[in-house]
Amino acid sequence: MPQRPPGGNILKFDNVGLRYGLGPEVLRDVSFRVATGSFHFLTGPSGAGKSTLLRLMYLGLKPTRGRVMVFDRDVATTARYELPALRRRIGVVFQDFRLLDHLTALDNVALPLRVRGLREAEIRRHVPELLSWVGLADQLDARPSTLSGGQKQRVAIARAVIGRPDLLLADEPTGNVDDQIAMRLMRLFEELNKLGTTILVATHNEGLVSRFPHNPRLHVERGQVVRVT
Ligand SMILES: Nc1ncnc2c1ncn2[C@@H]1O[C@H](COP(=O)(O)OP(=O)(O)OP(=O)(O)O)[C@@H](O)[C@H]1O
Repeated sequence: MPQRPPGGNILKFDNVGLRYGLGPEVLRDVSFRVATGSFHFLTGPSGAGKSTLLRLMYLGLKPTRGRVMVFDRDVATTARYELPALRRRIGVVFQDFRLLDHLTALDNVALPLRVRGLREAEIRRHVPELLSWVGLADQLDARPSTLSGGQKQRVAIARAVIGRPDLLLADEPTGNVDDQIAMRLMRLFEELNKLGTTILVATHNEGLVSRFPHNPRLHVERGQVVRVT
């Protein structure tokens, strides 16, 4: 999978505003850059606008005003038919997991690789290895409805990282797991980051953030973003 050359900015927000329907602006005058290859935390109180920001980043929303650039593409002028190819370069861990209930854990995680046409033998090698790493070796054939919240979260994370995306966006990825598993998941993100993936982890967990003091932080407060480094 081609990686972006280092040195550029994988995300650029310029004076971005966002309102849902006719509601108030939930993001206002948001401007920042995320360097390709970096590992950022996205912090801020509940309702501040973190998930909305992530939605803009994974091309799930277009800004009401201002400009959002993802992979040097202006989100507002990117044609609808071009979106799937761009989205395939982004791994997303949703707060509500969004697993497919009729598929096993293994088949959920295999999905991005199957979409990409990887050989089944490769899939059978990589997917169980990753699921073991996140502590789910004995749940390969389990359906999501039989898994706990923390187990579902780990399946969702495995699905987001399996294809080594250029950009990983994780919304509260350690919200349902204990401290030990949270650190293991952070190590997984760090490994992925070393391989070239740019990472953004949205979290309320200040304890977790303080354990990684070198990672820059984007802090959202009442719809505005301040950079804390
Ligand atoms: N689909 C939507 N329609 C209308 N308003 C929305 C929608 N999604 C979010 N909002 C509003 O936008 C604001 C920001 O919400 P958002 O979910 O981005 O916050 P957050 O920082 O991610 O919160 P949390 O940490 O609780 O997940 C809130 O006032 C919320 O009510």
